[in-house]
Amino acid sequence: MINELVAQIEKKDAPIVVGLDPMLSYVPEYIQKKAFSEYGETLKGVAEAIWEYNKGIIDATYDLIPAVKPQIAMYEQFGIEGLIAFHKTCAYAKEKGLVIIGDIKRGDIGSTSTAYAVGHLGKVQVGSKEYAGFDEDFVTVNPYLGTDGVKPFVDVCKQYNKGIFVLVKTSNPSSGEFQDQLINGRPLYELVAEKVVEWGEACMGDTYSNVGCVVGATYPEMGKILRKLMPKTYILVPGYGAQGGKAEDLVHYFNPDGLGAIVNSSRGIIAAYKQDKYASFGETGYADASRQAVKDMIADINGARANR
Ligand SMILES: O=C(O)c1cc(=O)[nH]c(=O)n1[C@@H]1O[C@H](COP(=O)(O)O)[C@@H](O)[C@H]1O
Repeated sequence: MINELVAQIEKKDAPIVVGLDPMLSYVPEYIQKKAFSEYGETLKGVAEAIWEYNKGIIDATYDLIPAVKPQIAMYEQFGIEGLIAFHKTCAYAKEKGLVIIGDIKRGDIGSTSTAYAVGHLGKVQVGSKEYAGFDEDFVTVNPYLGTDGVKPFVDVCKQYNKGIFVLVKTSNPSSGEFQDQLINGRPLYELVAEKVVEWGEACMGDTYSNVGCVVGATYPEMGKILRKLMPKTYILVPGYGAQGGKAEDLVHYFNPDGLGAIVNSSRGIIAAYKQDKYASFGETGYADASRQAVKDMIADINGARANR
């Protein structure tokens, strides 16, 4: 699957991913009204509103971008109806040719990780038939439980040609509390990075591994070191935009081949129409505002990539 992601990034010349992290407060009034008039002010109504909103953003941006990253928590908060919207969003984006990075941040004891991996990346056997649950292309994985919590994901990736992004250094303010702890003089995130390389060797694509990692845009010095420690690992980079990460901070997340990193923006794209810069699009132009924000982000990131 990493080969497909790299091919899409190259074809569209866009090392970016749009995070589909819908909050009801981002959904324009007219979409909410329509959904509520049909389904009432219910969880089903919210899920319908979110789905319509996502569809508008996908329709307006799919030709420019290689991938989307729906964050499952934003859907789970609305219960089963939210999960249906998550599933519909993934299926629709896939129909539009996009790579789906399911941001699920899972990881557990081996048997439970297997169930997560099968449900999100693989297929379940029911009688003589096989069914895909959520059918994403990549998922994010939390490595806190160690190798036996990650290996089931790698096994399912090998079986179904899928991929994962393992958390190495996260973008949030408290990420150093555990991740920066020194063990025999080395920060924990470097030890995790070495494991990511080891797990990835079993699951290589042509140039990069199907086992990628996550390194936040908000820690550029660490990103520079981690890039060198994991030359064949694709880095998913959240934290650009709303969390303060800037394109110039990301220069060293790319390899000399201009590949190796894919930068996420969620709120900065999907709620672009709420920013002063894109306010002229108005509520009804929310999807066009997202399209313009995607174009601006691509130019910004490609500028940094050219400077590496
Ligand atoms: O795995 C992630 O995507 C992730 C890891 C991380 O370290 N930091 C981080 O922000 N994320 C996710 O990336 C997205 C960032 O959203 P924005 O800050 O709105 O662009 C959210 O879906 C987060 O859950």
